[in-house]
Amino acid sequence: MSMNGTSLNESFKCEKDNRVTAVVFPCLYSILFIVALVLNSMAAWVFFKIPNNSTFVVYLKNVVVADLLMTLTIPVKILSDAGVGQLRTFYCRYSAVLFYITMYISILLLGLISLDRYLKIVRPFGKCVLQRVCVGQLLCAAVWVLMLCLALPNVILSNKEPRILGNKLKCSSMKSEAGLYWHERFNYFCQVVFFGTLALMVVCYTFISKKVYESYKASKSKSQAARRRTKAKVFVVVGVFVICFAPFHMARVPYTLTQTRDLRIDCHAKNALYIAKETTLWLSATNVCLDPLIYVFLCKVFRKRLTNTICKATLESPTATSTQMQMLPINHTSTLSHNGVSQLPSEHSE
Ligand SMILES: Nc1ncnc2c1ncn2[C@@H]1O[C@H](COP(=O)(O)OP(=O)(O)O)[C@@H](O)[C@H]1O
Repeated sequence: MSMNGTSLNESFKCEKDNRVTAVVFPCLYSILFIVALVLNSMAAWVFFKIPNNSTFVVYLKNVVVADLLMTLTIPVKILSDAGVGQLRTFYCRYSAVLFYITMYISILLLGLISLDRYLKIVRPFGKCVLQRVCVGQLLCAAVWVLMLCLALPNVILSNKEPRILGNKLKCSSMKSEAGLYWHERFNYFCQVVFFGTLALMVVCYTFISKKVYESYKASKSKSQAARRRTKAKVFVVVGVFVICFAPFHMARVPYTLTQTRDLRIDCHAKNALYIAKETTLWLSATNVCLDPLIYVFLCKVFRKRLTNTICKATLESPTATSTQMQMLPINHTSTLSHNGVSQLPSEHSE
């Protein structure tokens, strides 16, 4: 049952418990913001120097852009959670929507990355249409346009006079009946996006790890360490995905129902769901710091560029002593020989 006037009032009597969210989350998000800004600015700087010569690079560049945008929404969340000024209205209407959009764009791109890695192993010479750079760019554009268009009603339909309850505004209180309807349905759609992408990843990485295992058996490699390292790399994407996003998607549906329906549950339970949603949302946001791990672990071009940039910066530094300069080529060679190991198809680096 959707909310009518009486049940809305009943629901609004239950004030949000902000003791945790107003103190703990601004601190947690502040740490996240600083780390994410540093890592993603560095990633963007390195990626700008890499040409779009594969779909993998195109997808990773789009992940960096989505992560940087999400990072920029974090200060608004921090200030809004801490109860600063009128920011809560701006947060509910624009900033939170952008935060969620970029999160689901990252999710879809991580799915496309898995599919791309799978195709790289099945068709190493890029004969499939999905492996063309222009198709990758089109797919990315489609992901951005789809998410932006579908989330637009969340902005437009948050058009009611905001009602402050206790010391915090509930974003759902700004929504009209149609706004609540769209908010709930769009959240179901996002659940499908998440679980669909997870299923795609499990299929792709099961196949990839099978291939990796077979290729090691065929080459009769004795190196247990290399095998373990490769397996670990293969599962970085799935690991990051599940740890960051799964808890939020468990908590989101019950919480959304407390926003849009007149559930007969007590205020204490509603507050518990709110805390669960906020905690797991923070965990999802940590993805902006973990994505750079994917670039370093899986993208050979990125790793090379990063090493070159660091080496160049060290060489150009006025404090670099002649001893350091003599040592650099040796370190650099060792990095390159490490990358040489990455030539194995099993490590599916590009
Ligand atoms: N998956 C989503 N995609 C886009 N916008 C969303 C999504 N989920 C929620 N929103 C929007 O973000 C804003 C904040 O939502 P929510 O986090 O549920 O509110 P609250 O902070 O009061 O718990 C709302 O305008 C809502 O419609």
